[in-house]
Formats: sequence, C-alpha cells, structure tokens
Amino acid sequence: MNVADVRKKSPLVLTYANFVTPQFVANTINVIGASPLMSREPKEFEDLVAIADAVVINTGTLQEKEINHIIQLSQIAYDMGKPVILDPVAVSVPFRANAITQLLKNGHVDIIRGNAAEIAWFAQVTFDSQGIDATGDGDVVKIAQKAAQATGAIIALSGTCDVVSDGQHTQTLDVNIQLLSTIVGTGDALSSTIGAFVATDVTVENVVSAMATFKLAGQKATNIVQTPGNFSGQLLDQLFVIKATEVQQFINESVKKHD
Ligand SMILES: Nc1ncnc2c1ncn2[C@@H]1O[C@H](COP(=O)(O)OP(=O)(O)OP(=O)(O)O)[C@@H](O)[C@H]1O
Ligand SMILES: Cc1ncsc1CCO
Ligand SMILES: [Mg+2]
Repeated sequence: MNVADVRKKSPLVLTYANFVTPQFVANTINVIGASPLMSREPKEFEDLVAIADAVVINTGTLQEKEINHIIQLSQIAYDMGKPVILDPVAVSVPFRANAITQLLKNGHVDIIRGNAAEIAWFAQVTFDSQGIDATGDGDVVKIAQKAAQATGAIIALSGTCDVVSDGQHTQTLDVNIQLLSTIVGTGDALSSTIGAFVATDVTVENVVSAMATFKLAGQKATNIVQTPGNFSGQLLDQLFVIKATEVQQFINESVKKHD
C-alpha cells in the first residue's frame, strides 16, 4: 500500500510496545491515517488480533515473564493470517538475544525492522552498537541480505541508508536526515508504520513504501525546522499531509534496486 491506500483502509495496528515511546508511536500511526492500539495483556490477545490488520512486537523493555507472551502473540497472529513485524531493540545484549532466539524458534515473524547493528546480529556479523544505537560501520546491503536468508523474514534495516531485503530482492534508500536519529522512538514508530503499510500484503515494495514515506516526511520537516524538539512535531505534521504522489516521485528518484 501507499499512504493514500493506508488512509482509505485505516488499518488497525496492534503494537506490543515498549514503555519508553508508545505515545509517539500511537501518534505516528494516527497521523498517517491508520489506527493504533497497544496491549501487553495475553488474556486479550485473541480478541485484539482478531480485529487487528497487523501486529508489531517491540522488545525494547521486555521482561523474562513476557517472553512466552510475545511468542503466543506471534502465533495467534500467524493463525489468524495477520502480518507480524518484530522490532528487536538492542538485540545483541544477552538477555534480549536469548528472548529473540526463542521467539524465532517457537513463534512466527514476517518482517524484522531494526538499525544496522540490530540487523547485523541476525546476520551474525559484528557491528558496533551502544544500547539502542548503531555506532559502527559495515556493508548494510550484505547484512540485510544475510539476515533475510538466516531468518526467512523480510528485513527492514534503517539508518542513513535504509535497506529492504527478502534475501533475493533488495532495495536501498540512501538519504541522510540527521535529525531523524535525534528523536528516540523514530525507529519504533517506523516499525509500526510498516505494520500499517503491509496490512494487506507483506511485500518488499510495501515495506519500501513505508520507509520512503517516513524518510521523505523527515526530509520535508528539516526544510522547516532545524532542532529536535520542533522536528518531532513537524515530522508528525508532515506525515499527516504527505501525498502518495510525492512519495512515489521520491521513490523513483532515490530508491535503488540491487537484484
Ligand atoms: N543519519 C540518518 N540519516 C537519515 N535517516 C536516518 C538516520 N538515522 C536514522 N534515520 C531514519 O530514522 C528512522 C529510525 O531509524 P533508526 O535506525 O534510528 O532506528 P532505531 O535505532 O531503532 O531508533 P529508536 O531506537 O530511536 O527507535 C528511520 O526512518 C531511518 O531511516
Ligand atoms: C530508550 C529505550 N530503552 C528501551 S526501548 C527504548 C526506546 C527505543 O527503542
Ligand atoms: Mg530501535
């Protein structure tokens, strides 16, 4: 889907959110024309997944007792035919690595969205990080392709250069918008935005469409404001008004295919 389709369909995105950024994530989903809902209560997962169009699992503040909950949530989504997007925050930290290993083994994930260091963990490539941030350097195209092949999921690697790969088809969007990395939660918001854009179909094209919409909104925001506090609000405003036609033009000009 493109952003016009998202506004028409208004998909309900169910997010198992961390406790740091749910307000920003919910607002992002709302302004693009989709419908946000957050829950961490297993007793209502069946009912919520039944009405959801996509399920996003963010493990940013996961606790041990919740590992089984996210596995259960991903299985319910799979059984009901709803796409699952995983945001594996700081996955290289041992407790998190163990939780995600269990989720991949016993649950089901369609798309993994993370920064370069997080995606490198799935590809078994060394990449420097500092907690939630990727700080290293590496071949992000190769990393995304390897991670897709290792997991069977579509990979959405974000950063200066965004990369989307299913292991065979790979597309990149290399546009530097420094202010996007100053707001904590832009990655979390992007993961849930991807949920909205793949609600009807899990495809590389739909993931690229979500990432391009987000990045172009960021670029337009930096033409208006140059500081993080104002940028955060302006990013939401630009996501609210962005047109599918201008995103398509941005994709035509800036997305490269590496097949
Ligand atoms: N230097 C950069 N230039 C351009 N875009 C960037 C840059 N850094 C991040 N982004 C964009 O910011 C958004 C969030 O990606 P990022 O890789 O920072 O996620 P993250 O590390 O998971 O963030 P968070 O943990 O704060 O949610 C994406 O749309 C990505 O394209
Ligand atoms: C700062 C932080 N800590 C755990 S989750 C999170 C938000 C970024 O994903
Ligand atoms: Mg993140």
